[in-house]
Amino acid sequence: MTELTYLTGFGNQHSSEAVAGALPIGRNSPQKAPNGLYAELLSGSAFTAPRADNQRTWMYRRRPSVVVGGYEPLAHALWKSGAAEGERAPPDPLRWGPTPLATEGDFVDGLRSYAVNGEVGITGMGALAYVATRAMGRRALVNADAEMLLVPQQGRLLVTTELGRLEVAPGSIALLPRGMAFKVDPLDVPARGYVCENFGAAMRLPELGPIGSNGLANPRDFEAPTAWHEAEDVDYEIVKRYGGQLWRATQAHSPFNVVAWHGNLVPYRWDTARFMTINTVSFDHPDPSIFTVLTSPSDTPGWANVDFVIFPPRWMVAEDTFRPPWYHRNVMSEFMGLVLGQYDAKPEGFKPGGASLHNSYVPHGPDAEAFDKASGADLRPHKLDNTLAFMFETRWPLKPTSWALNDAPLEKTYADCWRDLKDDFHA
Ligand SMILES: O=C(O)Cc1cc(O)ccc1O
Ligand SMILES: [Fe+2]
Repeated sequence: MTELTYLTGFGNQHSSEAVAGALPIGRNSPQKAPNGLYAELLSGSAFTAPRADNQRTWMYRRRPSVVVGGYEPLAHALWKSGAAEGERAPPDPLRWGPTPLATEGDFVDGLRSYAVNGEVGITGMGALAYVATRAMGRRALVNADAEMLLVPQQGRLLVTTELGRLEVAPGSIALLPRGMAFKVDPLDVPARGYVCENFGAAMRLPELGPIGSNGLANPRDFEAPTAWHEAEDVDYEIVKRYGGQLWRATQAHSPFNVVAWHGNLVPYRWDTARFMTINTVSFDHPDPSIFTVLTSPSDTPGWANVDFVIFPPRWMVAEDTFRPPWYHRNVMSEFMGLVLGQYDAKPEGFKPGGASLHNSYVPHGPDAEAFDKASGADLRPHKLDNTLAFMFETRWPLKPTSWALNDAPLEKTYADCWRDLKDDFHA
């Protein structure tokens, strides 16, 4: 594959053309668009949204996306969206072993929901796993309900979107705007990872407050694709997520037919190694909000619809401090995955490719082994290396799905990891 090129900067007004002159200059909708192309606008926000939140992209394409056959329902057993499609929410901490790689199929076939909340297309999120053993080929997905955040765990992905292509390796993420056609093809098989379906406000970089004007995920490290279009007329199946269910239609041309575009509603890839991590240089374990990469705010300030948080390699230097996370109960719900290595609160039991859910108000914290180790550790500076965990944290309780509770590798004895925390009180 030829080396892909990227445009940098989160939220920028980008422009790109695969054919010189295909992008109209000075107006969006000339009487005749250049090169016989059709102009099409994709709006990700209300027309009148404040400038800072306004997202839209103009595409100049060989055919507009309205040229598509009628949609018919398409069954999908394991992709669930919205609290109503959850099974039940036990008050126990939940943990799953790695999602089995055995299933054959493409990215869409291989999606399965762990836990859901909110209302499809309006608010809340879904946490999913994917396993892909083959390319989507002439099949594209349009999720009109949600923005999608992909966290590859193993296997590089080639993500083709209407605006161009992104190569995304484990350690990096992809952010795909709601309503934009894309396909995900594994470059290594089997590929496995996680997805956050975000029904709320589009993900953005968090405010930095007293951190200042630099740090955490820096805007310039987000990479958008450059215009790319498929050369020929080929049959495509359009798989559409709409109103919480899947639909399919066929068309005699590729949806990846955008020759030029400009705008700020774009897909991104971002490398977690670029995260400028903040941690204490004195004492105490800071709140995990210092590790926020992206946030989808809700209507209540500070209470995210969903935060995407990473636990990257970092130095631990706190003095007179229990360094792993504290024991806690959180009104927010914490869905976690592990891309590689070990997570300090659960060094053995939490496996790469696995997941955990510490739901709203469910007590959790380091397992007994991690507690003993950290309580007696020599507190020299120590590098937590070769590790990448992440969290989708949401203000509403998550409801595990029937797959997660009945068919996924749910650990029946997870809570036993805290059983050996003994009463060591002495007066
Ligand atoms: O529970 C977890 O493992 C996630 C987490 C990490 C941390 O450093 C502080 C709080 C928190 O919920
Ligand atoms: Fe937690």
